[in-house]
Amino acid sequence: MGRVGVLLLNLGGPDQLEDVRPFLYNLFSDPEIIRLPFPWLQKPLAWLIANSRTRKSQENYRQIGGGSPLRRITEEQGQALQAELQQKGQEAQVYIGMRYWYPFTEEAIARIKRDGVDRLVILPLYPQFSISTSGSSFRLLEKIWSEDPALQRIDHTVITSWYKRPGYLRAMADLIAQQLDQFENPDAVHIFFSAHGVPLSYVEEAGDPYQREIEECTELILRTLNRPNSHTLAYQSRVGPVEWLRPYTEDAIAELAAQGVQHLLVVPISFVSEHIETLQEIDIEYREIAEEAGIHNFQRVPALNTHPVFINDLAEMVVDALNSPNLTLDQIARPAETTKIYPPERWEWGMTTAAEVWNGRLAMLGFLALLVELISGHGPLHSLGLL
Ligand SMILES: C=CC1=C(C)c2cc3[nH]c(cc4nc(cc5[nH]c(cc1n2)c(C)c5CCC(=O)O)C(CCC(=O)O)=C4C)c(C)c3C=C
Ligand SMILES: [Fe+2]
Repeated sequence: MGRVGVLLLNLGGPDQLEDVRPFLYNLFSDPEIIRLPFPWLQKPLAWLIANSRTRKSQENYRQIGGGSPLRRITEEQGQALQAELQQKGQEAQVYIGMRYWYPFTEEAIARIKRDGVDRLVILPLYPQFSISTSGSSFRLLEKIWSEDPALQRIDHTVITSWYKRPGYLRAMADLIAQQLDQFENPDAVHIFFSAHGVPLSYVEEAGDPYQREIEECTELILRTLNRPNSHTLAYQSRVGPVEWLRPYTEDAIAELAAQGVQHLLVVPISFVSEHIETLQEIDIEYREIAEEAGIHNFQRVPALNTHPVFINDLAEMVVDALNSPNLTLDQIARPAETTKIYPPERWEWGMTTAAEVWNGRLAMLGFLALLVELISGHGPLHSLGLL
C-alpha cells in the first residue's frame, strides 16, 4: 500500500486575540461563506466585515481564555487517531489541514508531499456535510490538486460525511446518557439539540444537504439513546442580517421556558470539539437567556473531543475507506451520474442568467448600503449589533 496518510480537515480558530481579525478576514474571504456574484467584491467586503466584527468576536474569545481551543483539540484527536490506527495494524501519518487558520490546509499538503505519501484518506472533522464547511475545504483541495501533477499521483479517497457511523452515534448517546443521569429526574429533562446554522438560501437555493443530514443525525442519536425524553432541534450562531435555518436556538429556548420546561440538556450536534460556540455561546449566552426565562437547570453535553469510542470509529472509518473504491476530489467537483453526494447542479455558481443579474444588482445595492452605514454610523447592521 506504500506510505499511508490521513488528512483531517477542520475550520481552525484564532490561537490568541491578535489572530481574531486576520482569522475573520480569511473566513469572510471564502466565497463558500459569503456568496457574492462578483469575485472582486469578496476581499473588500471581507475586510469590512472582519474589521467591524473583530471587537465583538475578540470579547467572546476573551471570555473563553483568549483564544480558540480548536488547534489543541484537533491535534489531540489526530494523535489519538494515529495511535488507534497503529493498534489496528494500520501504520499511517495523520495531518491536520485547517481552512482559515494555522496549520493551514496548504501547510498540510506541503508536508504530505514532503513525506512521500502514496495513499491518502481525506477526512473532514464535520459529521454532516455543508457547502460552508467540508464543501469549502474540498473545493480548496480540488483547486490545489488540479494545479499540481505531483499530488495527482497520490492515490486518494474522500469521506464526505459520516454522521450515520455507529461508533459516533454510540459515543454521542453515551455522553447524553451520562449527563441525563446526573439530573434528579432524568426522564423529565428536555433534550435540546443545537446545531450550527447556515443561511436558509444554502439549503433552499444552493441545495446544501446540511439540514437534512442534521435532522437525520438527531433522529439516529435519539434512536441509539433509546430514552423517553422530549426533544427539540434548533440552530445557533447566526451571523448577519439574512434569514438562517430556523428555529433559532435563542427563540426555541424562550419558547420552551414559556411552556414550563425547567430542566434542559443542550447537545451541540454539528461539531466534534469544544470551540467558541460551545464554550461561549451555549455555556454563557444561552445559559443566561435560559435562566432569565426561568429554566434554572441548564446543562450541556461535552463535545466528543478524544472520546475513545469516537476515536475508534474514526480509525475504523479510515480502514474502511482504504479498503473501498476511491471517491476522488475530481469526482466530487464534477460528480458522475452515479455519484450522489449532493445535488451538484445546484451547488455550482450561476443558477439562471436572470437570477445572476438580480443577484448582482442586489449585491451592489447591499455594498452601497454598507458603505453608507459605515460612513454615517447608522443602519440595520448597527441595530443588529454587528457594527
Ligand atoms: C458545522 C459547523 C459550522 C458551520 C455549518 C459553520 C457555518 C458558518 N459559520 C459562519 C461564521 C463564523 N463561524 C465562525 C467560527 C466557527 N464556525 C465553526 C463551525 C461552523 N461554521 C467553527 C468550528 C468555528 C471556529 C470556532 C473557534 O473556536 O474558533 C466565526 C468566528 C467566530 C465569531 O466571530 O463568531 C464566524 C464569523 C458562517 C457565516 C457560516 C455559514 C455560511
Ligand atoms: Fe461558523
